[in-house]
Amino acid sequence: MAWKPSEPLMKRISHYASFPPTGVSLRQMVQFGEKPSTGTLFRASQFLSEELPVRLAHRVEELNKLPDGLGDMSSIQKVRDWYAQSFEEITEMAKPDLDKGTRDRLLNPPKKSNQKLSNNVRNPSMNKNGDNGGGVNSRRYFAAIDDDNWPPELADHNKKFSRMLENIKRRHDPVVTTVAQGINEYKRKRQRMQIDASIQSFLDRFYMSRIGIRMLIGQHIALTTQSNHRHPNYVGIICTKTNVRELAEEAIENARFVCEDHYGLFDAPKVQLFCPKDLTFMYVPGHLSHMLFETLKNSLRAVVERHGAEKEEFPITKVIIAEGKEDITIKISDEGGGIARSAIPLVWTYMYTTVDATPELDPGFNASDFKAPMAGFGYGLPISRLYARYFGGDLKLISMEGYGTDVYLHLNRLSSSSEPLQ
Ligand SMILES: Nc1ncnc2c1ncn2[C@@H]1O[C@H](COP(=O)(O)OP(=O)(O)OP(=O)(O)O)[C@@H](O)[C@H]1O
Repeated sequence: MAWKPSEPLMKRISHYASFPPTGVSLRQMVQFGEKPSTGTLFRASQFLSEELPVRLAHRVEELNKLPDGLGDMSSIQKVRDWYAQSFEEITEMAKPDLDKGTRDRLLNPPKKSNQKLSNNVRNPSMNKNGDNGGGVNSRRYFAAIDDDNWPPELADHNKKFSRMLENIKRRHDPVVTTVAQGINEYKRKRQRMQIDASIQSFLDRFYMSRIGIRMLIGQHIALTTQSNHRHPNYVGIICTKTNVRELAEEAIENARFVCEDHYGLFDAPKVQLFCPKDLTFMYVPGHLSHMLFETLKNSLRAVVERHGAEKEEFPITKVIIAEGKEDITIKISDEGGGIARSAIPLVWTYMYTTVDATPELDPGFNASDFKAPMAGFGYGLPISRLYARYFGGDLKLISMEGYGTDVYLHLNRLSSSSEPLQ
């Protein structure tokens, strides 16, 4: 029998959903995790044991109030139950029994080791009225406590907490695919070709929130497991010296490989990379790889389909990377024939694709994410744009129908903007 939330649990969820989430910036995550002592990790777990339930509760509430019967789809209910179950696990985890001295040290760490975190700025992707959660609230996200010699209960609790988060993260792996199934189910039942604006904005909010939740969870697990053997340039999953050229080269290679495989080509269309030497900045390499791979795959597909798979030579796609004070911008220019102006708004909608046969998502489909071979779900662009916006960047697309497309990936290098939360 699948797990179902009880009445009292749903009441508790409603209560938590009345609190706003707290946005954290990339910079703060790095300051927090620079020297994760047992005390620091414990305080991080205290922060997360409040913050994650708040974020999960908002999603449960929203999944319960979806328009036009979307919430009745069985896949959507399944996802809602995962969120509620994870909420329950975190809020019901037993707290360690600590002596007064330890409690005092955790509450009032010595001044020198309890540095204040830098302030957040509003994330540019938030609308004017949106609460970016970066104000007074963010003080709850404390800085590190350097000193050591903590009682063993603390380290034990940290391990248990991190293991619980690993379980939760695994439970939520299939969320994107399962929600996509729910949308498919809905489109079939309601005989809709496209989703309307309210569902589109729900999906944007929902997936953006998922990126944030997974960022906090992934960061905490990595900090806990890395505390003994830390890679010099890494704080959790954040790389303080993300090498843009290396990631771009890797993404080009992967996209070309997938393209050769898909179209049975001996040699995929070439990609030329222009990137300043030794360009590094603070970012999550996994996010950047994802965005680069998705956009490059789109360009290669467009080039092959425009010029024909039987061609021996294709026009070269250019990747140009520029370093500004505020942004690092990556432009991907292809000669794949572009997109009609009327179709531009559609490329940002979920489930829009010009692939004829969208790969079937059968009910047992359990992949952790869309590791789509070439294309077909219509999630590549909208999800990549959320990743870009999550840390204050953006993804834009300008096309010349009949010639090609330029995709601009702006990455904010100031790293002080708060997560865009709603
Ligand atoms: N560089 C491009 N040139 C021409 N058309 C493009 C380009 N990039 C995207 N498109 C169009 O936008 C559509 C949506 O792209 P998107 O990346 O969101 O989904 P997809 O590639 O179809 O599927 P997937 O979810 O596997 O990425 C594509 O199907 C294609 O028609």
